[in-house]
Amino acid sequence: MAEVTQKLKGKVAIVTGGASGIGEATARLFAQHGARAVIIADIQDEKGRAVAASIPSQICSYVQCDVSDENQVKAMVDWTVQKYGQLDIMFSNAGIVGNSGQKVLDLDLSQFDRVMNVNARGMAACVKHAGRVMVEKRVRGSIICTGSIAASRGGTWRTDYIMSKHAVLGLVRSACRQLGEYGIRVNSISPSAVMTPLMISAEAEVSMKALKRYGPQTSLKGITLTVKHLAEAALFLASDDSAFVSGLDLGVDGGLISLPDPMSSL
Ligand SMILES: NC(=O)c1ccc[n+]([C@@H]2O[C@H](COP(=O)([O-])OP(=O)(O)OC[C@H]3O[C@@H](n4cnc5c(N)ncnc54)[C@H](O)[C@@H]3O)[C@@H](O)[C@H]2O)c1
Repeated sequence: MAEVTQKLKGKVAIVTGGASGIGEATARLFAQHGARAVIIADIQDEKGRAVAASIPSQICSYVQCDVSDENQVKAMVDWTVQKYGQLDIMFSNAGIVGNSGQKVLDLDLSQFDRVMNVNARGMAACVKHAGRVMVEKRVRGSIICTGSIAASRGGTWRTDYIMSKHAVLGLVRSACRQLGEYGIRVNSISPSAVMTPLMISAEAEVSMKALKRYGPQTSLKGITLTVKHLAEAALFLASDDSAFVSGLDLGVDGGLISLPDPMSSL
């Protein structure tokens, strides 16, 4: 087996939403790249524990944490710092997609609150508490949030999800300016559609339609987006390979964002 370059040697990383999909792939890649500790923070206890157990146990732990509850986020970050002395990387990735309906004229505001609580409020809590301990411990850390191509364009559906992902970009751009003076970098990755439980779950039919529609519409042919591509983008932003990169929304979408909106007729 070819030797893997250890891009995160000695680093301590939190991955929210690490029990599944993009977060799981990223937690595994961070561990392969020499992270001293990877903390999977999620609400799916069984899956989270299983993923942590499948990565060498001295490296990976599972912590139950609902990111929409600020106290739980603070407790999870504090636990990490108590156990490992510092936090170098926060991959704030946990998210939900909500109902596909959610058009402006029929917006169900309790569904709206549910999506915003996880995707926008939860993201803000993770950036806040990661930023605070990095500042306190004088760590020139890296904070990465998961956005979406939905962060950069309007849509004919999922208004709340689209709004929540626009909020992620606002958070990243503001945090980048405010935390830069401490040497902390803040960036996001924005995937197009990738096959994960989030995409397959709630409304499978609509999600499959989106996946089929996105694929051929990318500029880049002969390749399909996988969670590995996203983990590699997160690794780039977490490591010193991106030492002078901050405030970037790194699209991992095969050039889709520069094309006409493929979702407009769904
Ligand atoms: N899959 C896609 O096509 C796609 C496209 C663009 C953006 N994204 C974004 O990628 C991120 C990861 O999604 P995924 O596709 O890997 O889906 P996924 O469902 O496989 O993973 C999401 C994880 O987040 C966890 N989670 C949900 N609510 C939580 C909460 N309140 N607190 C803590 N953890 C919580 C889930 O338990 C799950 O393990 C999300 O932010 C999503 O919006 C996904």
